[in-house]
Amino acid sequence: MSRSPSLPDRPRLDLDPEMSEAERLAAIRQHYERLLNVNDELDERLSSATDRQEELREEVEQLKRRNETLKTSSLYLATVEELTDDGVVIKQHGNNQEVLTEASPHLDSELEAGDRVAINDSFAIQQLLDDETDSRAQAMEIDDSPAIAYEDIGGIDEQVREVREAVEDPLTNPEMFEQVGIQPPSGVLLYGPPGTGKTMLAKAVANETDATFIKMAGSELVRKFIGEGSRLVRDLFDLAGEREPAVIFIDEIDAVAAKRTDSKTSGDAEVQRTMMQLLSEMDGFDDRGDVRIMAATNRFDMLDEAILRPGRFDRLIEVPKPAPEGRERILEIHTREMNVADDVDFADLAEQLEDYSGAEIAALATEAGMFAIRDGRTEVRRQDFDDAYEKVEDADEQTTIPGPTTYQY
Ligand SMILES: Nc1ncnc2c1ncn2[C@@H]1O[C@H](COP(=O)(O)OP(=O)(O)OP(=O)(O)O)[C@@H](O)[C@H]1O
Repeated sequence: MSRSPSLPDRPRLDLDPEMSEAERLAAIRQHYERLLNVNDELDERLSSATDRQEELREEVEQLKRRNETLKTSSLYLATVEELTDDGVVIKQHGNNQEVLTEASPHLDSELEAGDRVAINDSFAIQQLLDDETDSRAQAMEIDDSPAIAYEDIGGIDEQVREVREAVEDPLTNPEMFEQVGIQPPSGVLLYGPPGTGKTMLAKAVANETDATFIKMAGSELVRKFIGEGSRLVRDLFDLAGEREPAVIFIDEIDAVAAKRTDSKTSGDAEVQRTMMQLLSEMDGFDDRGDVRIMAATNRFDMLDEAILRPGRFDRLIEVPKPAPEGRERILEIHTREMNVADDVDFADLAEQLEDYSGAEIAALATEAGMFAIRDGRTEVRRQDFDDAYEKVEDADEQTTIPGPTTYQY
C-alpha cells in the first residue's frame, strides 16, 4: 500500500559526539516532544479516516440495498403497438393482453411502435429495451430473396426433388394436399456431413417459392444468446408469421435439440427450455399458414427423438457427400464464371476428389484460381487444380488431429 504523501515527517534525532551530556539530554527531550506531537497528529488522522471509512461503508450498504430493491422489483415485458393521443397501446408478452397505458415522461418522445419495453405492475412503461432488435438481427439471418437457385446445387438431385415435394408443394400448391386429404410434412430435417449443401437447399427453396428465408443457428443460441434462447425461438416463429410466405431454417439444430443428459447444470436447463419452446412452436404450427420449417444437422445421432415425432420434423432427408458425377457437376457449377483451359477434364478431376464435400470442391476451385493469378494468368489450367489439390491435402494433413473423427448420421 502506498503511504499518504501528506503524513508528517518522521522526526530525526541528531546527536553530535562533541555535545556535552546536558546538551544530549536536551536534544533527546526535544526529540521526544516532537515524537509525541507527531503521534497526536497521526492519532487524529486515524480517527478521522476511521470516521470516513464508516461513512463510506454506510454508503455502500445503502447502494447495495437500493440495487437489491431494483433487482427484485419485477417489471414485465411488452411491445409498443401504437402511439395514440390518449396514450400508448402496448401488448404484454406472455399473455398478449393489450393495454392503453402511459410512459414515464422521460421516455415519451423516444417511443416508437414495435419497441420492446419494460412495464410495472400498473402497466406504466418504465424502460425502453433496445436489445431485442439487436439480438433478433444478430441471431437471425433474414433474406427476402436468397440468390440461390436449384441449378446452383450439384450432385444431390434426389434431395432437391424431395425438398421441393416437402417444402415447395405445400407453399405453392396447398389445395393438392387438401384434395388428397393429407397434411403436408410439418418440418424437414436435412442431415449429413458439413458442407454438402443443406443450407443451399433451404435457401433455394425459399428463393424459388418467393418466400422469405429466415435462418437461425442453434449453436449461436446456445453460445451467444444465453438466457434468450426460448424468446428468440418464439421471435423466430412470430417473425416468420409476419413475413409469410417464409422458410424457417434452423442450422445446427443438434445444439438445442440434443438428447437429454443426466447432468443438471443450468446451461442444460436453458438449452432444454429453448428446445421446449421449439417443440411447442412446432406443435402450434398448423395455424401458421404459409410458413415452412426446415432444420439441418451433421450430428443426427445426437438428436432427441422428441423433435422427430410426427407433426414435428417428420420428413428426414439425408444429404450425403457427392458421388463422382456429383463432384463433376459441382466443379462445373463453381467454375461457371472462371476461364477454364481446355486441358481441364472435370470428370477426371472429380474422380481424384474422393470424399470431398461440395464446400471443399468450391474452395478448391477458388484456390486453383488463386494459383493462376499468382502466375499472372487469367486462364485456369489443370496444373492449377492439381496445385490447389496438393495445397488442400497438405493443409489437411497438418490440421488433422490423430484419432478417428466419426460422424454418425
Ligand atoms: N451440392 C452442392 N452444390 C454446389 N455447391 C455446394 C454444394 N454443397 C456445398 N456447396 C458449396 O459449399 C458452400 C457451403 O454449403 P452449405 O452451407 O449449403 O453446406 P451445409 O451442408 O449447410 O454445411 P454445414 O453443415 O457446414 O452448415 C456453399 O455455399 C457452396 O458454395
